[in-house]
Amino acid sequence: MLSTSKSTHDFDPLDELLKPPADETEEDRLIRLAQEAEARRISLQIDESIKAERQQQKKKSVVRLLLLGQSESGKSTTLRHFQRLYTPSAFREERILWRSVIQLNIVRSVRTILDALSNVRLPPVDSGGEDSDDGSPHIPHDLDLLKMRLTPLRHIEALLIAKLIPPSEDEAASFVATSSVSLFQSHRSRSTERSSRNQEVFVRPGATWKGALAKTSHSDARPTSLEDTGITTKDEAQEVLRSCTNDIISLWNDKFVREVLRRRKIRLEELPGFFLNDLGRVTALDFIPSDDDVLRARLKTVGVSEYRCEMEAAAGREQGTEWRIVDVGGSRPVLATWVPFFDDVDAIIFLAPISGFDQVLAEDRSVNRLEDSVLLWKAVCSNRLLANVDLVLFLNKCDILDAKLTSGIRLSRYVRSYGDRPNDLETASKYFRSKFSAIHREYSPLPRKFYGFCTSVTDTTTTAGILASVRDMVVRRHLKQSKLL
Ligand SMILES: Nc1nc2c(ncn2[C@@H]2O[C@H](COP(=O)(O)OP(=O)(O)OP(=O)(O)O)[C@@H](O)[C@H]2O)c(=O)[nH]1
Ligand SMILES: [Mg+2]
Repeated sequence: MLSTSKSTHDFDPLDELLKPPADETEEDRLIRLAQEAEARRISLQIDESIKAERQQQKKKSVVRLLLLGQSESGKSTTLRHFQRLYTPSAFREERILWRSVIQLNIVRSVRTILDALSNVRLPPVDSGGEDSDDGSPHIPHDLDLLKMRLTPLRHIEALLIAKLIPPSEDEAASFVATSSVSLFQSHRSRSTERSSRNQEVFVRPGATWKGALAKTSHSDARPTSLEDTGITTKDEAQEVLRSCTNDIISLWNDKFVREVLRRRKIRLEELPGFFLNDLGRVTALDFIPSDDDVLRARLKTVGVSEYRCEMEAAAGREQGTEWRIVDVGGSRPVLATWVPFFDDVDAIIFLAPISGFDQVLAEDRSVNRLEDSVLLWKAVCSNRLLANVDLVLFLNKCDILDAKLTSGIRLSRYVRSYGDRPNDLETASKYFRSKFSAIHREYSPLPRKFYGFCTSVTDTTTTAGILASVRDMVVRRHLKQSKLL
């Protein structure tokens, strides 16, 4: 027998409920269809807006921060601080890679001393410098011997440069070759003859050089993480440095050398990448750089690159927020290089190394460093593209400023308007803060709040607190602009 009813499988109670009434008129049918179409439209609209909101949320969790300032102002050091605080395990893993940079910094410090000793034209000093027949002083004999024993450092220097700058960095070489000081070329072609003080090893910011080093680290059977501490390395540079340690210490502590440096106004301790007071520790074969060592190491940045970090769990409540921090090499001419990065930026940290009041730029020795920072600050404050961007000012290298003032260097000799104010850190930093704040007020196209900090970004403790304030400020403002707060 044939059944006319639906099987239980086919029965859908919802269909039953939604199906049009059996006696539906044509007019009712049209109204019903119109209502159903409208309901579908609204549902689609809701889906779309949920999707858009999700995308917006994704976009909102990216914070863009730009680091600006002249060369050696501390931009890359500040970036390393961010890495240390917010991606601590990645930072720890990479510490060993900085050992080569520290080795090169030591070699460079020795070269600075040896360069200062060459062509010494000084009256005899207590430690034994004697006039030769032609009236120019002799370098004491023991120093001459020391110099000879330190010859292997030349080989180490070349080795380290080759290690830090892989051949693929030719592009960086051509960039520098066109700039006012041809650093790279001078390494390659005239490295042994020229004064080393202006010659710096540079890298593009970001991971390229670390990648290259990590590879050589493996092939050298060197440790790449802290878990491997305590091993004896096959690191040639470290071994040579170890064997030269006592000679370098003798050179650095030599009274004649100190006198030459003093007369030449070379304050080696205040130059970037100074490790001569830590030689026993940093040349140990199982040396792994500490956080402080990484922050003190000097590696010049050329070009511009974006560093991305996602807050790790240990970093606290902003876990998952992506920070994009742009580190810009600070060699002149800089402003034109910076402008493309002004778009879409949430905040700028501008570093002005106020200890540079008595120094000139390495790349243009006719320009005073402080004056250069002030001009750059004016340009950044008055830039219309940045009218709505928060500017955070770091009056950096306060520790060096303090050391200079304490040693008797008078600020008013270099900054006339400082007048007869007390020659101490507190007064000087207040003075600079008010000057930079006045420029900010006067030159900003629209009124905005001034955030100014006196910093020593190589100091982990104080900088951590300052960066936490900056981070909170940036995130708060970012969320406010995204209307999440
Ligand atoms: N004593 C001291 N040294 C600092 C301070 N800030 C940075 N330095 C050191 O100065 C050197 C230069 O700092 P970097 O962070 O490399 O400077 P930068 O602005 O990135 O320079 P470029 O890459 O040339 O643009 C490094 O050796 C730092 O360790 C500071 O506040 N005090
Ligand atoms: Mg840098």
